[in-house]
Amino acid sequence: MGYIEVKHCSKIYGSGETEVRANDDINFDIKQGELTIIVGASGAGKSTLLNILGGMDTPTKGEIVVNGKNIAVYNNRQLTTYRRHSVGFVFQFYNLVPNLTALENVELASQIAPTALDAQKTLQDVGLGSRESNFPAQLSGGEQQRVAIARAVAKNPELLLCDEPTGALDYKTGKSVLKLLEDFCHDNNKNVIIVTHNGMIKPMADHVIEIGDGRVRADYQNEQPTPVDQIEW
Ligand SMILES: Nc1ncnc2c1ncn2[C@@H]1O[C@H](COP(=O)(O)OP(=O)(O)OP(=O)(O)O)[C@@H](O)[C@H]1O
Repeated sequence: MGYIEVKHCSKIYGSGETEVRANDDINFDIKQGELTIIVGASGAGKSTLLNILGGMDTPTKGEIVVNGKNIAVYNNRQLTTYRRHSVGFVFQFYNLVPNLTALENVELASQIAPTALDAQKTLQDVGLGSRESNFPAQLSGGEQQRVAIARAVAKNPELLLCDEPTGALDYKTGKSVLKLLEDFCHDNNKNVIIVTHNGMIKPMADHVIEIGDGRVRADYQNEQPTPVDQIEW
């Protein structure tokens, strides 16, 4: 049994002539502890799928079984609890609270999760211990993304969902951010899902799911993933 089992997941927007099948009968399983990369072109349906996995949206049809529970039938209150306790999010544009310091941003997340890690220590682990009193505007893009990762990781979630986490970063900074995500996954046996249009990073994944036009086009394991610091693109 997978940690995540997506069964016949469809998300349909609109109806009749304006109908858009953002996800169209998607099926896959993800095992505990996998670093999964979901890759596809713009408009393929990646963000829709990630939002459904994170309990921020619900599918029109299908089952989303996470750790044995079908979150597709959850009501709003159950989805809120699921998001708070089980999921960490990392977005392309960091989404930090601008008038809170780096440490306060991390504490914000750790305060709502029952098994949270120490916020200060988590910030140190992403290399930003000395910047805890800085506000987001005083940090570079890469540093802000590190704070966002610390914020997500400090919740100690079972599932870390990352939507184009390096989309706004330069090559070198993006690579170091991917290294943090890789380490979080493999050092803690956690589930990390990275959504990206950058197919060049597929070798770092344990599991690759390629999406096109709302459907799964390929689904395979890398028997020997390449550490991201050894990949050039
Ligand atoms: N709220 C919505 N209403 C109508 N159509 C939507 C809505 N959200 C997404 N779509 C459509 O669903 C399809 C998939 O969108 P989605 O954002 O999931 O793709 P994506 O692969 O994440 O793309 P990108 O890489 O550009 O973010 C697109 O055609 C999009 O226009």
